[in-house]
Amino acid sequence: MIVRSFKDIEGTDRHIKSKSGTWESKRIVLAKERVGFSVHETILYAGTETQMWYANHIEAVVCTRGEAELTDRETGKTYTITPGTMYLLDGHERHTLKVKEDFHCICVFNPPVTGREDHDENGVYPLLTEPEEV
Ligand SMILES: CC(=O)NCC[C@H](N)C(=O)O
Repeated sequence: MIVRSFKDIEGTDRHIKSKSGTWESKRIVLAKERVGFSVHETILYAGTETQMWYANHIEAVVCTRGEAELTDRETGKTYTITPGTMYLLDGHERHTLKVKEDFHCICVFNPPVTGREDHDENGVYPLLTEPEEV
């Protein structure tokens, strides 16, 4: 069993700030835990816009605080995401988050991220894995 708090991982290599400067994320469960998913607490900053495309991952995002406008760039549909609302990228949709108020969310990725990914110019994370233990 693993017990850990988001407070414990602040400032460690589980806590990353994006190159884009639009978000930060604390990864409380990562690929190295070898459970098939990762769990993150992410904050996207008010006034920013982030384009993403998880071509290699499925992501569920549960908003816990703040507000953002989510655009599904496959359909052009927009959604207002506020606390208690979840979006699930079950079709690897290209999407954009335009943040009205600092947007706090819990994200689950399958396959899990290793912690070494950052979005490329298309908003994609590469598919990285942890080396097999010997
Ligand atoms: C909502 C979202 O996908 N934000 C980007 C960061 C991601 N949650 C991560 O922690 O890598």
